[in-house]
Amino acid sequence: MSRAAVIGAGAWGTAFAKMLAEAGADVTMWARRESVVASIRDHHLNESALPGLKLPERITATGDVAEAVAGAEIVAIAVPSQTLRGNLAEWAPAFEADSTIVSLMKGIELGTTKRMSQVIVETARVEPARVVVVSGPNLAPEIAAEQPAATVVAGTDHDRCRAVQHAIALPYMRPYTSEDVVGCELGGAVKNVIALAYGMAAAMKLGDNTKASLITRGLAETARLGVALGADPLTFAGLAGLGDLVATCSSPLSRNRTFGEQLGLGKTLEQAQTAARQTAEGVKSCLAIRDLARAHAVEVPITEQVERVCHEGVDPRVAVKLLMGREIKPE
Ligand SMILES: NC(=O)c1ccc[n+]([C@@H]2O[C@H](COP(=O)([O-])OP(=O)(O)OC[C@H]3O[C@@H](n4cnc5c(N)ncnc54)[C@H](O)[C@@H]3O)[C@@H](O)[C@H]2O)c1
Ligand SMILES: O=P(O)(O)OC[C@H](O)CO
Repeated sequence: MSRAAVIGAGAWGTAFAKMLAEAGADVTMWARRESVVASIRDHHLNESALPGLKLPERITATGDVAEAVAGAEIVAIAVPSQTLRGNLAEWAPAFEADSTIVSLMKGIELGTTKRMSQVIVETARVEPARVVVVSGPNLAPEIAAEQPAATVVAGTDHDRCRAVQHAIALPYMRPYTSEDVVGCELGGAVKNVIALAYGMAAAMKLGDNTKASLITRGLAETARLGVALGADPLTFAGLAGLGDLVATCSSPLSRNRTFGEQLGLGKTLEQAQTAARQTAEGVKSCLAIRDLARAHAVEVPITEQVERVCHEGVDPRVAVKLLMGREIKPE
């Protein structure tokens, strides 16, 4: 693979571009802000996303999507989940005919309850086989610092998965392939919601039993919903399930966990949003995941309570009481 494009120059887009470049590709990033374009192109820095990180010389940047994707065999997309549809309608016509489109996003679309790969297929009008999902315990600052990690490359076209796997295989990144697109996307989206709950619990000084119970029952509701949507239950025991859930809940680097902490400290949604400078996908996705679960008659009690805290102003302490007061039943 010689040319790749990364659309979105936030923390993950930038760390992913670095991986592609270090694995051998010439990478062009698309950034919204001209100052970010100039900084990446002229100084190989993206201070607003990953301060102090020197990017490889093989990465350049542009504010023109058509220029970014020209000749790119891989087009990786890392914009906020809720803006993807609007963005793609404008961008997709410029994509090379047989390019592989890599979704790096971990969210579910509000209103439609679609997964990101579904939004890509619909909006870019591409065959599902052209879309590959990368998801796993991948906190961008740690990947940028080259701390060893692993991830999952999921798609229905094995050759495309293998190509993406090779395009990011590095001494510090071990990518595994999977055919379970639904499971990987569900794992990535729901863990953000559970991390919000975990952050609230941490801020309320609840102990390790509480946190372990949240992770375990959070994984149970993720798997229940995933299986109802056709996912392989084993995916949730893997990197894109338990792996990402543990990383996101336990890391102070997680924007979702940090956002949850703000809510647990008694901040309102607006106050927490003002404090958060980057995308915390779970805040919006909790609404879509709740709706998706209701449509499939699947119980997602933690997600329901996170949605109430975020969007109905329920006190997190009341949410804990409601969760604990539910009817007792078999595990
Ligand atoms: N940060 C991580 O550690 C990480 C790791 C894995 C996956 N992800 C996922 O990757 C996706 C992107 O996350 P990120 O960390 O790069 O977020 P970020 O907030 O750091 O960056 C988002 C980027 O999208 C751009 N953007 C914002 N609004 C836009 C709009 N309306 N149109 C086009 N571009 C817009 C921003 O300018 C920014 O460059 C999310 O779905 C996230 O869950 C993040
Ligand atoms: O910072 P977060 O909460 O968006 O999580 C980042 C990654 O998804 C962790 O794998």
